Amino acid sequence: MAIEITHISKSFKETRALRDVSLTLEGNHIYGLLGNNGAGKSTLLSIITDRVRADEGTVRIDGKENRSDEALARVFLVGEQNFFPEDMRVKKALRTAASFYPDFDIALAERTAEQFGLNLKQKITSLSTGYGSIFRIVLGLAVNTPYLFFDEPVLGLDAQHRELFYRLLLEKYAERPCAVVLSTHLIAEAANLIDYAFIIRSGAILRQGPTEDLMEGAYTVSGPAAAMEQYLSGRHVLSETTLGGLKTACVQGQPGHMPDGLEITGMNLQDYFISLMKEEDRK
Ligand SMILES: Nc1ncnc2c1ncn2[C@@H]1O[C@H](COP(=O)(O)OP(=O)(O)OP(=O)(O)O)[C@@H](O)[C@H]1O
Repeated sequence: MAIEITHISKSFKETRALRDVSLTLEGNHIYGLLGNNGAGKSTLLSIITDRVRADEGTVRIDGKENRSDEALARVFLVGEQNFFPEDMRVKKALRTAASFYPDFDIALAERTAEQFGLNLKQKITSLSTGYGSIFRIVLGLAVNTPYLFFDEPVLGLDAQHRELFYRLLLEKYAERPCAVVLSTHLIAEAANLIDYAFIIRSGAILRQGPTEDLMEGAYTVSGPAAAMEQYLSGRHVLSETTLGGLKTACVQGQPGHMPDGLEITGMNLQDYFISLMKEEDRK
């Protein structure tokens, strides 16, 4: 059971949004799809869920081409678009979704709506930007498809609602594990949830792997600038900053012998991502 994405390319006129992307989503993970603005995240998710057609390549969902109804019933994308008639009320929309997705949990959806303070009687058109996002999140958390995609789900949500979303997603995942793909800019916030990351840049997958493995090969080191210069010579430096006389660098590889006065600190997913992007910018 897997989604197999093979040699997907997509251009919009002159813009090459995706270049020969191949990847597999297999087993229950919370995947992170991480990339800067315009990297191709939304296009990739839209192609997987057949909202946008690729120029080249194939997507197979549990062995079936992603254009079949059977395959599409196994995926759900929480994106910016709303597919319900605009004058429909939230409660009716939840019931409509339940009629399309056999495992949709109406009771959970209503409970989640209440936790977010989403009024079930309100018309979808009259929801604020934030509550529009919350409405789509409520659908996503209750739909129970084997593959669940969130495209920048917390856009427009305040800090409290973002935290609630992350908690509810983890609870949902613990109760009914599935393959979740979380596309986000807010890497620091989502880092604790993500166990496998795809890093996408300019339409191509730059790195992928279990987040622990990605981070294992990199570390942050800081210390007096002169000692750092010496230590870093010949090492694979991803990024460095100097503040006053103190230099901090993200380094790929093994730390080796650490001279006196230099200190290793842990690498986190956001630092790793930013370092990689800086390294690519320099190329
Ligand atoms: N419908 C479209 N028409 C023209 N260009 C498009 C269209 N959709 C996407 N693009 C372009 O394709 C590239 C990839 O866009 P995409 O929205 O997939 O990136 P993204 O990683 O989701 O970005 P962001 O994080 O800013 O939402 C961008 O250069 C974008 O301008």
